Amino acid sequence: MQASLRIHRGGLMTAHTRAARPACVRPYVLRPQAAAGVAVDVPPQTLQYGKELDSAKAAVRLASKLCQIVQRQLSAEERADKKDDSPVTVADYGAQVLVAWSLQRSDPSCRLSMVAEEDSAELRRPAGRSMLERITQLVNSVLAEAEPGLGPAALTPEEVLELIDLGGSPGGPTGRHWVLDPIDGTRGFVGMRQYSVCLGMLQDGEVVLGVLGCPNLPQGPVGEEHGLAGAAQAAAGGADVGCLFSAHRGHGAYAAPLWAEAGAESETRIRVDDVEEPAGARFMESVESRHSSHSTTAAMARELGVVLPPLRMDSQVKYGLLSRGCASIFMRFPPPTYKEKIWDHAAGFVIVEEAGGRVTDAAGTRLDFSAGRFLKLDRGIIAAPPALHARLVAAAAKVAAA
Ligand SMILES: Nc1ncnc2c1ncn2[C@@H]1O[C@H](COP(=O)(O)O)[C@@H](O)[C@H]1OP(=O)(O)O
Ligand SMILES: [Mg+2]
Ligand SMILES: [Mg+2]
Ligand SMILES: [Mg+2]
Repeated sequence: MQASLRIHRGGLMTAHTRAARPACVRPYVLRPQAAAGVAVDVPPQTLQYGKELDSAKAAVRLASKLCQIVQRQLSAEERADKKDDSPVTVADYGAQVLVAWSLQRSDPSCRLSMVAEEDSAELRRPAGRSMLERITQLVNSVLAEAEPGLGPAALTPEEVLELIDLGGSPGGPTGRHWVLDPIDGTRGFVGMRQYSVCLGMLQDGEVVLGVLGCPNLPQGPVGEEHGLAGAAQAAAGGADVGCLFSAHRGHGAYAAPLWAEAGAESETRIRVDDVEEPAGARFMESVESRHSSHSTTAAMARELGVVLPPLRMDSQVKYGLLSRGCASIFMRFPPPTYKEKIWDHAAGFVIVEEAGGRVTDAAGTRLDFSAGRFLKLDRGIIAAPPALHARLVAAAAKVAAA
C-alpha cells in the first residue's frame, strides 16, 4: 500500500517541476495472442505509442469493471445532478479516479495532463462527504481485486479528490493530453442501458490513440433491444458481452472482448461497412432526443433515402458499432446552445477514422480537438464511410435550407 502511495505522490510532486514531456520515441511491439481456437487478424507491428496504448486499455478495463459493479447495484442516493442537469454517479467519479491512477502509475515520472469530464467540487462540500467515502471504498475494492498487493485501502479520500482533479487540464494544440469521459451516456448507465468508458490521447492537437470500453455491448450482432435494455441483455448474455474498441493512429482499429485477461485477448481488425446505397444503410442516434434531435435525423434520412429505422444507442458505443460495420451512419444534432466536449468524441473519432470512416461536423469539416476542452461544430456530427458521408453532408445542407 505505502509503495503505491509513494509512487503516486512522487509522480505528482516531480511533475510540478518538469517542463514539457519528451516525445515518446520508444518502438513497441503489439503482441496479439489468440485465445484457443480464435484467429487474430493483427500482424505484429511497431507502434510509436504502443506502451501508451497498452496503458490506456488496462486503465479502461479497470474503470469498466468498477462501472459494471455499480450498475448492478445502482441506487438513487449514488446519483447527483450537476448544474447542467446531467446526472453524475459514484461510477463516473470512480472510473475517472481509476483511469487517472492507472495512467499516472504507468508513467510516474511526469504529471499526467488529462482533460476529463468530472471535477471534485461537489465532493469537497460537506454534503458530498458520504459520496466521497463511497467512491473511495469502491475504488479501493476494485484495486484490491485487480492488484492484491495494494491491500484493502490503497487510496485515501484526499487522494481520490486529487486524482479526480488531474482531469482539469485545458488541453490545447501542443504536447500530450489524455482525454477522458469516465462514463459516456450516464443517462444510459442510470437507465440500465448502454454506456462506455472513453479514453483518447492527444499528441500536438491530433488524436493518436483511442480506447472505448463498452461493458453492455454484445460482441456479435446488435439490435434495438440492446440499446433499450443493455444491462439486462448483458446480464443474460454471459461471456459474449463486453467489447473493447481501440485504435492507434496509422495502424487500424481493433475490437476485443472487454473482460479478457491482459495479454490474453484476441484482437480483431475492424472496418466500417462501406455501403454506398442509402437503402441498405442503418443509422444510429442517441436514445435521448434532448441530446440529439430525432426530427433532424429523420429529415436527413428522408432526404437521403434511408429506409431502415434508426438504431438508438447511448454513448460512444455508436462509434464502436459504426467501426465494426454493425450500422453505417451515426448522426448527432444537439440543441443549438449545447457545446460539445472533446471527451465525448475523441476516442470514437480515431477509432472510426482508423476503421476507414469519416467524422465531421454537418458542414463536412473534420473535427478539431486542438482548441481546448470544447469542439467548435457547425450544427452537429456526421460519421459514416466516405461515399455515404459525402451524401450525408449534402443532405444536411438541404435540410438546413428547407
Ligand atoms: N443537454 C444535453 N444535450 C446534448 N448532450 C448532452 C446533454 N447533456 C449531456 N449530454 C451528453 O450527451 C452524450 C450522450 O449522448 P447520447 O445520448 O448519444 O448517449 C454524453 O456525452 C452526455 O454527457 P455524459 O457524458 O454526461 O453522459
Ligand atoms: Mg456527464
Ligand atoms: Mg459524455
Ligand atoms: Mg460522462
